[in-house]
Amino acid sequence: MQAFRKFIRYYRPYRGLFYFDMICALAVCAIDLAFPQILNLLTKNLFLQPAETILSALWYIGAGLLAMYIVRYGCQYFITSWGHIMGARMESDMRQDLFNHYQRLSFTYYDRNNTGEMMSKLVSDLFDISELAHHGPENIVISTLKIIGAFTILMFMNVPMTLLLLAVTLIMVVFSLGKNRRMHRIFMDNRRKIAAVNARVQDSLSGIRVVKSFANEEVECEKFDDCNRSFLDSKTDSYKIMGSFHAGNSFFQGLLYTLVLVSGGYFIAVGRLEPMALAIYALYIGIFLNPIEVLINFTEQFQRGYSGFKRFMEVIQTRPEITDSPDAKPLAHVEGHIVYDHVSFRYGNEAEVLSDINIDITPGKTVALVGPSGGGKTTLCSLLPRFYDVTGGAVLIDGQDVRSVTQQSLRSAIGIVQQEVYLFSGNIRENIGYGKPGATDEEIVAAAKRANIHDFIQTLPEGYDTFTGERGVRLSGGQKQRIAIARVFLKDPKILILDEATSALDNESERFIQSSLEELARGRTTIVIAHRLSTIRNADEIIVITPDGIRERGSHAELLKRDGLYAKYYNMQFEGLN
Ligand SMILES: Nc1ncnc2c1ncn2[C@@H]1O[C@H](COP(=O)(O)OP(=O)(O)OP(=O)(O)O)[C@@H](O)[C@H]1O
Repeated sequence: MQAFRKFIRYYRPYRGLFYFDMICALAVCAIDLAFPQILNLLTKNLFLQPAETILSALWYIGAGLLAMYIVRYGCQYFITSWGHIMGARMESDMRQDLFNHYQRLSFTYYDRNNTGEMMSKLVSDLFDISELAHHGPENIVISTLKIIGAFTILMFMNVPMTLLLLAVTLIMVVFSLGKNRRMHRIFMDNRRKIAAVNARVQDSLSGIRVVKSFANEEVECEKFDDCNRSFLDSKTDSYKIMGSFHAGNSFFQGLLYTLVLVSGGYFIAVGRLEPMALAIYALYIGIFLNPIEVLINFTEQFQRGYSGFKRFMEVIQTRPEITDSPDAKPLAHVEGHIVYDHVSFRYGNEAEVLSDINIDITPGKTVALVGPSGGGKTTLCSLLPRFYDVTGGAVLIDGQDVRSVTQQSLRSAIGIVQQEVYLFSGNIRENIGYGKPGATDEEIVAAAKRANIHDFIQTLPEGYDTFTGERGVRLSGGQKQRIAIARVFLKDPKILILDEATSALDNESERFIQSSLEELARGRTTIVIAHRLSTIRNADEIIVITPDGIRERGSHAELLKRDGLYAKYYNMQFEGLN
């Protein structure tokens, strides 16, 4: 019921359109019901008059009917065009709400959900909802009115024949609903199977480099063949059921007309029915049966649209886990003093990843995190911009708990350079400018120069207008890194997180980028996660994190002297280089 109320809310901005659509639908319904009655009246009255009277009246009748059908044309045009436009506008509102909500949801939601599914909610589910929004009220109201109207008229014309008609119609409805339920099941199966085909294509094409490197093209083709065949089987089943549904319905309609003809013939023979009345009766049977068929088909549309809406509501009602507290204040005049105060953290109900971590970084200093894979270095960094909230203790910036300040101001104060750089579809200027909305061209070029990428951009035929992203120019890992660094230069935050920023690069690119990063880190509080220990020798403090917690901490020289885990890692890498 709550979902239904929420659904109705989307009609509100288009109330005018909705009411007018309903009026038009009512007009169409009235005109359709009126025609056989007009015919009835004419045959019973006018057409029995002398030829002259008929001929002089025909002009008026023709003009009246034409006017009626012009009105019907206008109404039908409005229903088909503006009714659909109303549905499309509601769909667009829902899509915008859903997209806005996706933007607000926290990392935990994205950890648990699949991008493909989220996309399908934005596209196919919402299309089903819009179809329901437009056709639903119209189908229910108009079809119900037509059924009641036609049935009443039929009853007035001949009660026993209409009761017989009703009995056969009920059997037909039971038959159709049964088939419809099976069709629904098979359509759901079709959807699952086509989703599997899509997933296979996406998986195989996204991983095409891996497929080719293992020469596994045949294996991929076989896997695709399996799901492609399975989809074909499912479609074959659905067409068989559709065949029996439509053929069955046509048979029942044929049966109805046969019964009406036979019983009508009987009533004519015994003098209880005029031959012309039987013809008009047959016309009303069409008007009576058509909305029944519409309603039966509508059950399928309703199920699809309503389940789509429920899925939509599930997302809309998911509250972001990370929200601003009601009295959150902006983090202003950031100095960059970072404190991890007895911090503990676990993902969901899993085992604790971090426990009782204490770190104090004075403004402008650099702390390096090192340690084995899975030790929790990335997790520790994610707690600073509140990608996740601590489960124990607190993270403080300039003495303020990060949970007590607005996320917008908090994240504006922090710049992150990650190993995996994501470039949006757009040109290089826009990708660097992402760091500071509204940045001037001069600022963008200055940032690119400081990130050592300006000269390279100048060598591209289209310079800063070169398109990047999936269908754009292919940039090397190092070039992408430098664009990411330029973004952060432009953002100019007081705090910096460098997450394994140079570990995927060769020595030459690394040295090049290292100098940009050192320049970037100047005057900013910096946390670096590094696998190449040579790059963090100058860090003010090096912290060795293992799954058991902080094992060692101190300067490079102190840790080497201690001859513990850090010294072991360092010597291993040093030997590796020689
Ligand atoms: N989103 C997540 N949901 C659940 N568990 C996670 C998630 N991210 C990381 N983990 C787990 O938390 C632990 C710490 O991971 P984290 O990525 O912080 O380690 P790391 O030291 O940065 O590792 P690496 O050096 O390999 O990047 C690991 O056991 C990992 O499996």
